[in-house]
Formats: sequence, structure tokens, C-alpha cells
Amino acid sequence: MLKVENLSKKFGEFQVLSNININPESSQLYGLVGSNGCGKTTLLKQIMMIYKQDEGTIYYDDKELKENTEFLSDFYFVQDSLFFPYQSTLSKLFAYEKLLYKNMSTEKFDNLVKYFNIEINKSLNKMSKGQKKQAAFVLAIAAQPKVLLLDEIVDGLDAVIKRKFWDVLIQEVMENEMTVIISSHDLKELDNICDKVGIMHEGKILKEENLEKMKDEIKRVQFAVEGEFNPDGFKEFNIIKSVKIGSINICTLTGNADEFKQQLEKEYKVLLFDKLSMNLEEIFITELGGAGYGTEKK
Ligand SMILES: Nc1ncnc2c1ncn2[C@@H]1O[C@H](COP(=O)(O)OP(=O)(O)OP(=O)(O)O)[C@@H](O)[C@H]1O
Repeated sequence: MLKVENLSKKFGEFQVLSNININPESSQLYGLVGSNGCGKTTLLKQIMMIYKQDEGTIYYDDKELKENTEFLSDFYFVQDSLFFPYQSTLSKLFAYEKLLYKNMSTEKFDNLVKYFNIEINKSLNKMSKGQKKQAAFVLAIAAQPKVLLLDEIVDGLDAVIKRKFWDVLIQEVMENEMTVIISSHDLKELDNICDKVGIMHEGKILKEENLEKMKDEIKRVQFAVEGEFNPDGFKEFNIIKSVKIGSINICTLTGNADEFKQQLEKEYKVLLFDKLSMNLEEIFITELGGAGYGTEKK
């Protein structure tokens, strides 16, 4: 199991990562989401030990990765920016990576090449962005790593390929007990797929939680009451945001929504009350709004 504890990193004087703690689990998909430039790629590169670590510890199977770098042979990283050697093709790259990764499977590679319909003898540098991503993904899955880090891999894939991609990934995670961290801005895609999510902003993890639990914790209620609703009397329910659209009040809160309704009924004549479910994108916007992101006035 992979565990990142109190990880910090500076580029010169710039503090890019501050006290990062994440706990991705095996047989699970971990979504790493965050604002632009918050440090997602740097964190993934740090896990791969591409950068020198400043502070903190990365554990794999309870052992410090820095002291046991042989574990990295079970890790596979697909970078956001893909650069391939001059005139390389998928078939040449596969032959090369077969020497590097002890579990690289020819059978899996052949099946995936057929499934994604990739030309294995075409120059990778002449492929489109989406085709390059598919080629990189095929190699990653064929390598059968224990830890798979995917940096913005679905960005640039069309809807049909995305569906194929998720089908393959989910099956591999379940069958091979892989730990997968996937960073993406495509929150709608991650919403249906991830077990756990880490939300990052300005080099920090704002929240890390099982996605279903995250959805249970932040709720949105909409209601109409006779008279003007005053949130001041409802502080115990920790209202993060309260807006009124026409006669409907919409509150985002972390307190208990059923108890909120009971309290509301004590103080007002309630004309309408609904609990709304939050999706990952709404949770993300709420969390980042709480951190002051996107709230600047024009
Ligand atoms: N090698 C480097 N030297 C100095 N600063 C860097 C370096 N790499 C990244 N940065 C800076 O670190 C910050 C985090 O960058 P990073 O690429 O990790 O963010 P990200 O979350 O992946 O961003 P995005 O979602 O926009 O792709 C940015 O401010 C970036 O400019």
C-alpha cells in the first residue's frame, strides 16, 4: 500500500508542496484533483522519485520508498506530456519496456492493441494527442504494475475511447489489486469512477476522503419558507453557502440535513424542502471556494 506522509517540496524559494498526506488504497482508484498549478504533477513525480524529496516520507508496504527504491520497478507513471524517442513505434517501445518491467505481458499488450485499434508500427510522434495517450496507456496496463500513476490521461480522449479506457482500468484494478492514482480536471468522469479523492489547492491537500463519504458530509438543501430566511440562527449546521433564487433558498452545509429541516420547521412555516445530492464537481467548487479560490471580485 502507498502512503504519503507530511511531504513538502520547494523549487528554489517557491513552496510547491506543503505537508501533503495521502492514503491511496490497493484495488482502488484514487482521484487527485485540484486547481491549475496546485502541484498534482509535482506530487506524482515526487512519488516516482523523479525529484529529490525535501521533507516527509513516502511509504510502500510500510517501508520507506527512499530506502527501498527497488519497489519503483513495480510502479508505472504515465506523464501528462508524452515524449517518445525519435522514430519510435509502439512495437519498438514495447520490446524495450519488456526488458524493464518484469511483468510486461505480451498477451495483454496484443489484446489491448486490438481493443484500442492502435497501429503498432506507426511513428508515435506522428500520432495525435489522444492516440499517444492510448498507446501510453496500453503499455502501462501491459506492464501490470502494482502502482499506476496516470497524469491527466483522459484529457484529449473521445467519449468512446474514454469508456473503453475506464472499462480496462476498472477491470485491471479489481483483478490485479493495483493502486491507481489518476489526476484529472475532468471531474464528471472521475465522479463515476473513483473510490477515494484528494482535493488539492496551492500545494496542500484540502480534503481527502472516500468519495461516497465526502458526498454524505457536504449536502445541499433547497427550501421555501414564509417570511425571510435568516441563516444566523442556524450556525450549528455549519452553512458554507446560502443563496436565494426567487423564493427558493439554497444552502450548502456540513451539518445534519434532517435536523436542519426540523429546526427550520420550528422557526418557519416551511412551504417546500428538498435534499439535493452533490456531485464531485460541486464539492470541488465548494471546497476551493472555502479556500478563497475563484472568489476574487472583478
Ligand atoms: N521544475 C520546476 N521548477 C520550478 N517550478 C515548477 C517546476 N515544475 C512545476 N513548477 C511550478 O510548480 C507549481 C505546480 O506545478 P504542477 O505542474 O505540479 O501543477 P499541476 O497541479 O499539475 O497543474 P495543472 O493542473 O495546471 O497541470 C506551478 O506553479 C509550476 O509553475
